[in-house]
Amino acid sequence: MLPAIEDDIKNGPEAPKNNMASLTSLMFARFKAGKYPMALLSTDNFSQNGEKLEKSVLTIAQGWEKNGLVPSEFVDYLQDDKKVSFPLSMIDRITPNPSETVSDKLKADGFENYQIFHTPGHTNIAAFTNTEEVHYLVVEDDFPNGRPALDKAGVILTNRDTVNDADEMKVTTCLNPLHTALAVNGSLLGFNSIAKEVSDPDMLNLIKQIGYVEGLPVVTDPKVINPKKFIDQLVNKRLPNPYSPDMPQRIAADTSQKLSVRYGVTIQHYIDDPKRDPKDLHFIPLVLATWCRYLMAIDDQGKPFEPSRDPMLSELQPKVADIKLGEKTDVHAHLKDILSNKKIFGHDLYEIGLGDVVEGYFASQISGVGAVRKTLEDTLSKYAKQI
Ligand SMILES: NC(=O)c1ccc[n+]([C@@H]2O[C@H](COP(=O)([O-])OP(=O)(O)OC[C@H]3O[C@@H](n4cnc5c(N)ncnc54)[C@H](O)[C@@H]3O)[C@@H](O)[C@H]2O)c1
Ligand SMILES: O=P(O)(O)OC[C@@H](O)[C@@H](O)[C@H](O)[C@H](O)CO
Repeated sequence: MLPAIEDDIKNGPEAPKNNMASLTSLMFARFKAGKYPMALLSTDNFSQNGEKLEKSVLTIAQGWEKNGLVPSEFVDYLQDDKKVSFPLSMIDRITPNPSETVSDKLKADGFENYQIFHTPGHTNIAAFTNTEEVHYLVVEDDFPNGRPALDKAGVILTNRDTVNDADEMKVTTCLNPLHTALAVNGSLLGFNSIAKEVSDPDMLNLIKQIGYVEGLPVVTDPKVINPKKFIDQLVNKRLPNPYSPDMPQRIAADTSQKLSVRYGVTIQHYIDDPKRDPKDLHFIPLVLATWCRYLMAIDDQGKPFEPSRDPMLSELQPKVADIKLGEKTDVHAHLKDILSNKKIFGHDLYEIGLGDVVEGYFASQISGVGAVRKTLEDTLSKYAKQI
């Protein structure tokens, strides 16, 4: 548990400092006012987001109860699904960090409050948001206190399993894996715009292979959104949008925390299906190798770059720090601890026959300047299917 959370649990509902304790404290006020019903709807971008929110709120409340700071009835209230619900949701709208370009345009048009504030935690905050036209919000219809007519505003209200399928479709197959492929490749190949990156035929082909060829055949159709049409719209309209100021560097943040979700679930489907084998995959292992290459923080031209924030950088970067482009290297010795880490990939990649494949791509990518691009071209010409 983070020390900040331990402090919040020790200090009780009167003096919360962090988000989860603040939310739990507000719920305590609602409990004291009359045990009124409430839905706490998470719109975080990860699977089973409602469950994670519920666990977080309960961890704080149970900690307070243990310390004698709230009555046990408060914990009962939070666990009574007729009173308090934590619906699941799938949320989709590419929303880059507030961009200087947009800020400048707003200023030129005479808007006030066009400024962007940069926090010490490297978050950019502004009074405006730059986002895209397309958006999906799929929400579990479980609101103990009723709800506004969200469906009239385009929200898809449905049952828990359907939200889960829609979420898996988007986060583990049809959008976020393509995003991460663009993030690590783009950072190495010198792109700072997603729209420009997908105008590169190799990059576009790579994400199409991951989406249509490797992911789509194993996705569960949530029915409320058609997965193939969803990818069509993403690759033909959303990613190439020249007005979206999205950057590979934004998406590359916390990649170590995302790989097991964005690729591990698809890999698991290849393990579970007797007609498939993880070794049928070529482009997902290539992206995993590219991420290892990214950890070196040397771009494909041999120049250093600053990787995006990631809680595992300080642990992982030393493992590849002494590799020099073009020099003979024992790749297995460098990568074995990373590729066998189930927390990162959801699997020990050696156990499922992908460790050697990733090592092979990585060896090719460190063979010299320009080798990331060359490995991508070679892999596409060897394995890419016509789409
Ligand atoms: N940006 C998008 O395109 C997009 C789309 C759909 C969903 N989402 C989801 O929306 C949420 C916010 O995304 P964003 O793009 O605004 O990210 P961001 O990085 O701009 O903001 C994240 C915020 O969370 C705070 N934070 C991080 N760790 C925290 C912790 N342990 N406790 C409290 N606060 C913490 C950070 O300080 C920051 O203010 C995420 O869950 C993301 O997955 C984003
Ligand atoms: O928000 P993250 O950091 O989990 O992931 C970065 C992007 O892939 C993500 O924000 C997408 O833009 C979003 O999932 C689109 O709906």
